[in-house]
Amino acid sequence: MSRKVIIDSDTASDDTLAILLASRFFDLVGVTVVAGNVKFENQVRNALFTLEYIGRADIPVYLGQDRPILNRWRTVEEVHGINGMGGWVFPDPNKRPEKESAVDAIIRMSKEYSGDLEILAVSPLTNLALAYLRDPSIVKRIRKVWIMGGAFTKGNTTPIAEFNFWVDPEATKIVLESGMDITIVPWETTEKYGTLDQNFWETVKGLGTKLSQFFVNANRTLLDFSLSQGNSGSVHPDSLTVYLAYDQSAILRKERRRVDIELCSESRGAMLVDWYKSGNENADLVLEADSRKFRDQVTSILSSF
Ligand SMILES: O=c1[nH]cnc2c1ncn2[C@@H]1O[C@H](CO)[C@@H](O)[C@H]1O
Repeated sequence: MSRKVIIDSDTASDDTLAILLASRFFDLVGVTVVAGNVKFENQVRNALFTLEYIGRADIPVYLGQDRPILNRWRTVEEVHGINGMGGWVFPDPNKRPEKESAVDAIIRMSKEYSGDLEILAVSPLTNLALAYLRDPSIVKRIRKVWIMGGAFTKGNTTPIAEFNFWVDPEATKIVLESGMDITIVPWETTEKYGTLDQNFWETVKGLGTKLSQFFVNANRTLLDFSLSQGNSGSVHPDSLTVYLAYDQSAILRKERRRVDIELCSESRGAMLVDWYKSGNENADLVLEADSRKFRDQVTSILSSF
């Protein structure tokens, strides 16, 4: 039986590759959209279009929270392009979002697939935190939560904070303290092991498949942005997280630690890790991953049609 998974996504650029990967690796039972990367209505449009384009219009899209619980945040069109898809002008999707809200869908599916459902949270944690506040018993029904978020020291949004944790620090704290089984793939890990370099881009441009064209169009601004930040290619935190959830043999080093988040002033959104044994560890932190396996898997999927 294949694993039942919901991907919680602020759908822009790398999120679309993450959705494609999740649709291949798992029984993807829903995409829930949450405020983050770009304008909410663009994220919804991107998610609907992606599923249609990859031939999976059967996967439902649920509208989640269109703002963080408390925070005022900013979107990052400079990273993903004006529409979150590298400025790619694509036709309006025919697919429509579901009437049921993301929070309701998460709670309902945690019952339907009790003990099996996994959440791939590659976005701010607002939807998941609110689902938990509404029904704390989801903790015992959700098998596992994979979180892309947090920076050790190299914040990508403030000097110390990573984007997903920074957008909704209160939601992050609620989820970290919920008792869910959590694995975190932090920013630095994704930057080091989830960067797809110029050689990869050349290969993918030469594939000439529908999926390779999709990848190039949706991620071209991400590539430019990542290069401008000194990376050797485009950084794919969400896709790497989905890949590691699927192939855990590609997690080469992880540590179980107490993880918390700073809610105050300049350091708001900073991930706090107790590097010593605390006795109240709440998350596995992924520190090293197999970047070759990741790249090869992405190449193979982009070759498929
Ligand atoms: O500079 C960036 N590079 C890659 N992803 C980014 C960046 N800024 C925001 N995100 C978004 O936030 C998470 C990573 O921090 C990812 O989920 C991505 O969608």
